[in-house]
Amino acid sequence: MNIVCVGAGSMAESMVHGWIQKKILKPEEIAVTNKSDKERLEFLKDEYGVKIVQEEKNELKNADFILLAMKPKDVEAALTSIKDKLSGDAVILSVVAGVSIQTIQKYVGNLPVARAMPNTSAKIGKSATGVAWSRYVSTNQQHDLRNLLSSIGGVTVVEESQLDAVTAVAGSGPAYIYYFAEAMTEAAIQNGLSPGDAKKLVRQTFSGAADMLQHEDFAELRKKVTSPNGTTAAGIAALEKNDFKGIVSQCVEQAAARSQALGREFE
Ligand SMILES: NC(=O)C1=CN([C@@H]2O[C@H](COP(=O)(O)OP(=O)(O)OC[C@H]3O[C@@H](n4cnc5c(N)ncnc54)[C@H](O)[C@@H]3O)[C@@H](O)[C@H]2O)C=CC1
Ligand SMILES: O=C(O)[C@@H]1CCC=N1
Repeated sequence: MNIVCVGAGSMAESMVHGWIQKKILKPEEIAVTNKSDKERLEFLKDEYGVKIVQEEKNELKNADFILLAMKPKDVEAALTSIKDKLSGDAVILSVVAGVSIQTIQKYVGNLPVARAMPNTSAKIGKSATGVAWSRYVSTNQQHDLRNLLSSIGGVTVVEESQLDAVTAVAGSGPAYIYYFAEAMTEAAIQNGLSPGDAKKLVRQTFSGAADMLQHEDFAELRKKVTSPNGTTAAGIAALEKNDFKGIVSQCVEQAAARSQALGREFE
């Protein structure tokens, strides 16, 4: 299987790392290209043994999959520059936030297109990835797509219309968790812990809780920590008084709305 990564930033690197580490692809089956940063491509070649797409872009002709991994504003230029080199059998796998299958097909015609929304935990094989595909994607190609994506974490197949919600929850989600960790660390320091101890305790608390979440119901886990009239109840009461769930709901709603707006902006 041959893959060309068009866009060679952090998301493309996370995926390349997963594919090679899990032996889904050999380094020589992967080629990378970007807008103009040659040094970045040389780095990826040295680090992972992947190929660099050459001037004539012949690598595109033999590609089974084309990973699109650039910012939404760059999709039009990127697709316009490669469309004449694509074979009719290649699947375009886009991880670009917001930009629809229909918009991608506007530039490349009726090629099979899949849209995935991974997150940066792909780097350690723990992405939560949502994926949707067009009707031109064959059953075999769907199978290959699941394989490619499961090498970087868990995969959930959704309708394309649900990808804005997937983006708001899973694509952006790690940043909310990091923000919460920052806030807990600052609060720990304000309550008398040293910065080093605060960070160590927060890291381990998040890590342990994330592991526990894999095995039990979320609300049940919370209830087990919360003694009647105890410390956790006092802490949660402060969250409830400040409408924590309402804040999280707004956060996800705004992120999903932004994903939709990006789609409209670049359609
Ligand atoms: N970073 C994240 O957490 C996630 C990002 N995404 C999506 O992945 C996409 C890429 O994000 P990052 O890797 O973080 O961005 P990045 O800024 O690290 O990389 C973007 C890459 O696109 C290349 N590029 C720009 N214009 C190009 C063109 N005309 N032709 C070829 N390559 C071109 C750049 O040279 C660069 O290599 C974005 O659309 C983003 O919405 C999706 C899920 C999570
Ligand atoms: O913030 C963004 O637009 C991208 C999409 C999901 C995560 N990062």
